[in-house]
Amino acid sequence: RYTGLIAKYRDRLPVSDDARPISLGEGNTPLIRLNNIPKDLGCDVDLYVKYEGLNPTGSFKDRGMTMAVTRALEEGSQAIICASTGNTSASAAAYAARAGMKAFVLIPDGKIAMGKLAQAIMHGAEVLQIAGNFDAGMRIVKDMADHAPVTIVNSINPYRLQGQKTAAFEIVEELERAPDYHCLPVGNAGNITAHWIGYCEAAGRRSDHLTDACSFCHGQCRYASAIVGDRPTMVGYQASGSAPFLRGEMVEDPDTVATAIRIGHPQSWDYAWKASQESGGWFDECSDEEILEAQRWLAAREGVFCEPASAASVAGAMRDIRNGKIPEGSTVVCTLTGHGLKDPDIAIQQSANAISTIPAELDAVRSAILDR
Ligand SMILES: Cc1ncc(COP(=O)(O)O)c(/C=C/C(=O)C(=O)O)c1O
Repeated sequence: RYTGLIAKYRDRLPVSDDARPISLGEGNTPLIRLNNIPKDLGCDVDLYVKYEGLNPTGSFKDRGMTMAVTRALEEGSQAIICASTGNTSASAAAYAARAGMKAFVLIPDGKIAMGKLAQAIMHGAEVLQIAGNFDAGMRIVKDMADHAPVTIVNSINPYRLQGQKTAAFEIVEELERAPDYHCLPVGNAGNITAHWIGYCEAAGRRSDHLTDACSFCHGQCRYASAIVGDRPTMVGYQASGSAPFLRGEMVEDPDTVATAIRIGHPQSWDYAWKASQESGGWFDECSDEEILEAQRWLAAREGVFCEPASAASVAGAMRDIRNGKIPEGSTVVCTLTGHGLKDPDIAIQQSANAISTIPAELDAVRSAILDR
């Protein structure tokens, strides 16, 4: 029986043998091979999506939260805190509830998807809506740690990265090789960093520059004997209105419909650049329109519903496959970081004309169907 990531990868995670894992059965998410979109593109690529929306709270954050909360509990912490664009707060609230701990979450006023807010509220977190954006919240949270007995569970907490690296383990186990390209949406840049750490470990190699990421765990990271010898090219996509990696500097007023990645001051800036450089990768940007089009396409052509930020990975990959930057014959994995149900408002706004209001009569339905 699958009982979560710490149980499965205990020997490859910095967690003590007697730690009681706080788990909701996170991880072990589907790696879905796309059939129709490559045909629509007219390109011969093996294109997969890692559907992280099927984690317990509907995003990849659960991978990191099981580690961060398990460690916080083990260290005697009674409360956790995070700034969040939504998914971190949802996950922190759930895992804190599971652990019997308090969760304080700082969210940007008016810029959080309803599903995520519902989760934080229902799991009993103290929801602090700040008159500012994620970056403002992040600054406050980093100061708070010196003024209150709370553990920060944002991805500056290295145990978050250690938990999130397991997605790379699952991918190489399933493909029996590393993909040629791994594409992700990038906000705070913890996830692209974590994937690179995971791929390095799966290849039996310590990342040349990322060792300090692991030294956070006092070098306790266990390096697996090489499962695969290769590592992917890491490609990060940002929303154009919130793309510090493309601007080469922090962005003061990030804005995008993909509110999950509406982040102008990525906390893992240095690590993400190292992962990109070490892997021979790149960053690129996608417009909100490209992001929403990819979100619709994934749902309508492949049956996979992800939230807007997640679709940036496929929007960017499709463009780079079309323009040949990702060559024919490549094996490509795109991480879909969150479930589409997180942000129902944007989904419904997109497809207002998909709804016909008709009389509750057989004839009306029959003609509606025959008209199609
Ligand atoms: C759906 C979704 N897709 C991509 C990202 C970007 O990952 P990182 O580059 O590791 O930050 C996030 C991040 C969200 C938060 O940072 C938060 O919840 O506070 C996300 O929720």
